[in-house]
Amino acid sequence: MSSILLRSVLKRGSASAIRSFSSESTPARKVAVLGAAGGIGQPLALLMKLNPLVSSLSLYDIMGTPGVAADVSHINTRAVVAGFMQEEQLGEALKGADVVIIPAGVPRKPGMTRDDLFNINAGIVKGLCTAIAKYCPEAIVNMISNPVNSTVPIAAEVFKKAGTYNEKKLFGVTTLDVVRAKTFYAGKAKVPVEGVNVPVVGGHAGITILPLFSQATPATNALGADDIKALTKRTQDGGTEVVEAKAGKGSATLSMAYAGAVFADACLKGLNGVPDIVECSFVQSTVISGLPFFASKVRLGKNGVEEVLGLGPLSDFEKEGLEALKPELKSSIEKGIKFATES
Ligand SMILES: NC(=O)C1=CN([C@@H]2O[C@H](COP(=O)(O)OP(=O)(O)OC[C@H]3O[C@@H](n4cnc5c(N)ncnc54)[C@H](O)[C@@H]3O)[C@@H](O)[C@H]2O)C=CC1
Ligand SMILES: O=C([O-])CC(=O)C(=O)O
Repeated sequence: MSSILLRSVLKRGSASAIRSFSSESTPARKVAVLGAAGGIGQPLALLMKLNPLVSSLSLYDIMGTPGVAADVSHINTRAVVAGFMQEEQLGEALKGADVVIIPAGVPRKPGMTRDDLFNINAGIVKGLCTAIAKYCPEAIVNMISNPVNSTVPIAAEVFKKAGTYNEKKLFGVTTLDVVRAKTFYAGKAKVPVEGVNVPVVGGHAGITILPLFSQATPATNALGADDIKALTKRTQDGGTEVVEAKAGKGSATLSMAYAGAVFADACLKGLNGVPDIVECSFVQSTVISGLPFFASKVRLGKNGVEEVLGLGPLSDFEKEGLEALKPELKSSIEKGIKFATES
């Protein structure tokens, strides 16, 4: 609050003026995390508790949430924390949520693809989205559960069936791909990582992850075609790199919690009317014909998606990558839609 404004509020001496000012500057926002006791859920709960934009933090899981909620609730930050466990408490966990983050579901083990998680996670996501449609149909949904290329279309179909679908409010979280692309680019180009930006488009599995290093900033001419090829492959295989290093103990959790917190923060800022909030995300899209969902840069605002941005100029290598990803992404999207409409 500027000192002039503060003085004028105090001069009016009105408690309601002070209340209305503070509620305008940091509105009350409820964030719910579904799968909050898991490998991603726990550090994500911690990071959301540290976010001053959150006033109420609702932690839901089928098991283990009381302990996580009690633990996180002792941190002396704004958000009031509540833990919910088992399906009968899901409605209470969701009621009034502005943003729902979903990292519920099984992670990969070495040798598996994200699509191998479909059989278990599709049903989990369907159940949770059915509850979202019932208890907080207006909420922004951040889908982390894999395979994102299919779970986002599943969520869309569930919401359509319930009559609550708003394409501006459904996001597949692909921020970890951007986080990785930035880190790997900064390392190779030997530039400070804090200032690096790299858009990542397409989807969130293997070759459907398409980093656009030709648009990376700061630009560099230190990297040749082979470097770009290697950076692209490392970004596409980033998840597998972690799965293999964890050797059977799951997939990325800490970097994912960071990425999930970055994306949720962007959604909250958008809701609060902060201008020029742009992140890559897997959303309903018309950017590529034949692909009803696609990750690209998205401008976030008070209603969720304000604008899905185009791809910008691509290098020949990126154009090839874009052509190569289309069949896999199309079939993953269709698989999700088929599951949700037929089950
Ligand atoms: N979008 C992305 O970039 C990334 C996505 N993931 C995905 O996130 C998901 C979670 O991964 P982790 O946290 O490592 O797994 P985890 O197994 O450690 O945690 C999952 C949590 O979900 C809970 N859960 C299961 N069914 C549930 C239900 N019906 N309702 C509420 N909670 C339920 C479990 O009890 C568990 O606590 C996986 O599908 C993984 O593939 C992981 C990393 C990156
Ligand atoms: O690779 C996985 O299974 C988890 C994930 O989506 C990632 O780390 O990008």
